[in-house]
Amino acid sequence: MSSSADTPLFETRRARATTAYRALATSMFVGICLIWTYRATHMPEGWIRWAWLGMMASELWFGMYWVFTQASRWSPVYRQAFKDRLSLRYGEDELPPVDIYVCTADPAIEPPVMVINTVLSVMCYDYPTRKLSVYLSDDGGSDITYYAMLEASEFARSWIPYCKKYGVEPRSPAAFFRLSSSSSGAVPNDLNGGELLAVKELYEAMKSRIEAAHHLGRVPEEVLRSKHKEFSAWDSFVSRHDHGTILQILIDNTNPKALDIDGNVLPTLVYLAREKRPQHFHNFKAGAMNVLLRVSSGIGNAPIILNVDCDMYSNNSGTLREALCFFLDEENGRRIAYVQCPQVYENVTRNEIYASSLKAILHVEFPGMDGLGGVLYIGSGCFHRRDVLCGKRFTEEDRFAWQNDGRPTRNSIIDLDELKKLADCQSERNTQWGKEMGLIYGCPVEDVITGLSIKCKGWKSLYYNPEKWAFIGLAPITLLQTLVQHKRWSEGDFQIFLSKYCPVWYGAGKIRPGLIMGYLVYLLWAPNCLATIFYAVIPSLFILNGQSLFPEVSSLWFIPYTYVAAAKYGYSLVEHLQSDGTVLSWWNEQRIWLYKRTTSYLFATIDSILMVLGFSETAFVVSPKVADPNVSKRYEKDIMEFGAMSPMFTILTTIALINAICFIWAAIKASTIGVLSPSVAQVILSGVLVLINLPIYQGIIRKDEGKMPSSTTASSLIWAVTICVGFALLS
Ligand SMILES: O=c1ccn([C@@H]2O[C@H](COP(=O)(O)OP(=O)(O)O[C@H]3O[C@H](CO)[C@@H](O)[C@H](O)[C@H]3O)[C@@H](O)[C@H]2O)c(=O)[nH]1
Ligand SMILES: [Mn+2]
Repeated sequence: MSSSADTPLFETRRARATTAYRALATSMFVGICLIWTYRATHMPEGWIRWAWLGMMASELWFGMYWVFTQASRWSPVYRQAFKDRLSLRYGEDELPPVDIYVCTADPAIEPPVMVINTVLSVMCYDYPTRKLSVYLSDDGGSDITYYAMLEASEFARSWIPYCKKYGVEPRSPAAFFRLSSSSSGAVPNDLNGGELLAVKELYEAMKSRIEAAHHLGRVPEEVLRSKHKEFSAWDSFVSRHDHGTILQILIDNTNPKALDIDGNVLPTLVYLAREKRPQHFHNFKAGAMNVLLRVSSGIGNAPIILNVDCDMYSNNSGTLREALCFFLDEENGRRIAYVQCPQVYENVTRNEIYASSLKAILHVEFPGMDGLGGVLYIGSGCFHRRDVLCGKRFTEEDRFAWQNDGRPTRNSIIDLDELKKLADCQSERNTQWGKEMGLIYGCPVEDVITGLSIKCKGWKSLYYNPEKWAFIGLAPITLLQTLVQHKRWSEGDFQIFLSKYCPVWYGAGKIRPGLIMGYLVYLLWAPNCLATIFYAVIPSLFILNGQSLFPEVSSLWFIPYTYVAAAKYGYSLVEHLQSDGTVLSWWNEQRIWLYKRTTSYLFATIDSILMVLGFSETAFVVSPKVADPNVSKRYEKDIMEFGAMSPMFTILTTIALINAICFIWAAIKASTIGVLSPSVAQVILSGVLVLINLPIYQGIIRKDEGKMPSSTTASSLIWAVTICVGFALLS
């Protein structure tokens, strides 16, 4: 072993050239203060006053919110891991065991073939296989998914040695075969044609067997007969909401017979469907993770845990060793509770019509949060220290010393019946699980709330964004899916703000003020809806009665408005382009922010308040990972998908139509009197809103299945006209 001081296992680079940014931000803040001053000193008399106060409140909100977004732009850090140094310092025998959890919930929208591809990809990590255990938590309790796992455990015997022999990347068979058959040249050629063909045939045959079973909804007869004992676990199965615990060890790597075709040890592979009863609330993914934490403590009991969602396969077999560099670094690793990797998506188009990549967050804000003491825990793609996840507080003496931590290691015989009890509905009765232990319950973003509470116990977390993506998953591919997902996220975040975990009180004195501000950016996503809806509707409506809500172009007060808007959007464009975006994807992102703010966030705010008042319960709508071929085709052409009826679409269309009416009115007036009235800023604002809403107007006149439903158009039109006429008459 070499000395640790001169060869750290990871390095941290602080971003340079922030002075220019700081100057820009300071000047913007001055501009914002001037806007606030203008509103306060130019209060009009009469009826228009309420609108003026609303504008003032909105601008106060936007300004405050902008200030929060500055914390994570102040001093971002970037991390680099040195896995070669790790190998020099730790022999293969000295590396810690690792438990990997894969979560799935519904075979209909999370197809078993996709699930096992993710499972196979993490079984193939470049890591001693006798130290790896992979667990699938199946909240769908599906025998088809179990059957797919059986097939995967057999296929793994050929796939793992093939990957290791030829250095295959990525190690999700589906992703690899897709790349190797495309002409992109992303896959090296020295893969031995014959062997490649053979393993590909094995995969294709397995895939068609699983898909056939999936379509039939039935496990093949011959499998049922030969594996009768295993499938008898489904005998008492009533529905996926009502069944006992099913725990099966498909591969036990302490069993001398668990070998691949070359005679190497295989990683342990476990299937788990926790008990579900209709009368027992199961706490969604948080519940699944906590069951996994308990059950795995009797199997791999590894001190390091990785969790991925069933669609997020490992894209780099080296990531595991890289992540360990952070935990095992003697100098700087001991305070680290978790290492979060970004979530990137395989199915995004170049111009990203739904802006799924959240580029500014992953490339700018998360490195910034890391610099402030800890990135958010955002679920999939996160490595944890088991003891921290189980509730351990940080103490100055803390060391990551897994060899001598005194935990019992497993004797080779697993008592399945004992372990199964840990997955029963009653297993958490009168315990701290979901409160002080494991992932925290009661919040639709179990990850964010848990990560925050971990940091308030003295730990740090770290953001690892390697050049080669660590994990790749699937993003929603319709507008409604996107809006529903963001409703869940923003609702969960806002509930944290309203709960006892609100970082302003709960984090005070425990985490840095900058980190609290960084958190507020996300926790306050939802209430953004109020100011945004006001700004997107009221100034436009005032075009109709000719009253101005902004300073005139000739006034000096016009300058701060122009400056702040230009600097804000100019800078966000630069940030986006630097994060590998295009001008069009930036424009699309602005649109999606508007849509989320006027719909997802509105419903999230309402539901969160109802929840606090005790009128509604936490829900978790799982994002679909499969799509109708026609929907996919439109998605690939960047055509916005409406199709379904939803109150969210009614709101979007109503706002789009109000702005169209007001803008047309302004245009007619301008052509008769020759000036933009009542104020240039107001007409520009509604013009920009019309431009950004183009896909909605197209959706109204399109003819394909993904068009805006006619009934939505009709009701929105009635709303828009009523609001416009009503407003013009009343004022
Ligand atoms: O009752 C449930 C519901 C969901 N899941 C799993 O949780 C994961 C996340 O669900 P998904 O619908 O894909 O949500 P996303 O919004 O895409 O997920 C992001 O946001 C979630 C919090 O809202 C985190 O849990 C995820 O890790 C993070 O990737 C999936 O693997 C599901 O199978 C369960 O295991 N049990
Ligand atoms: Mn997902």
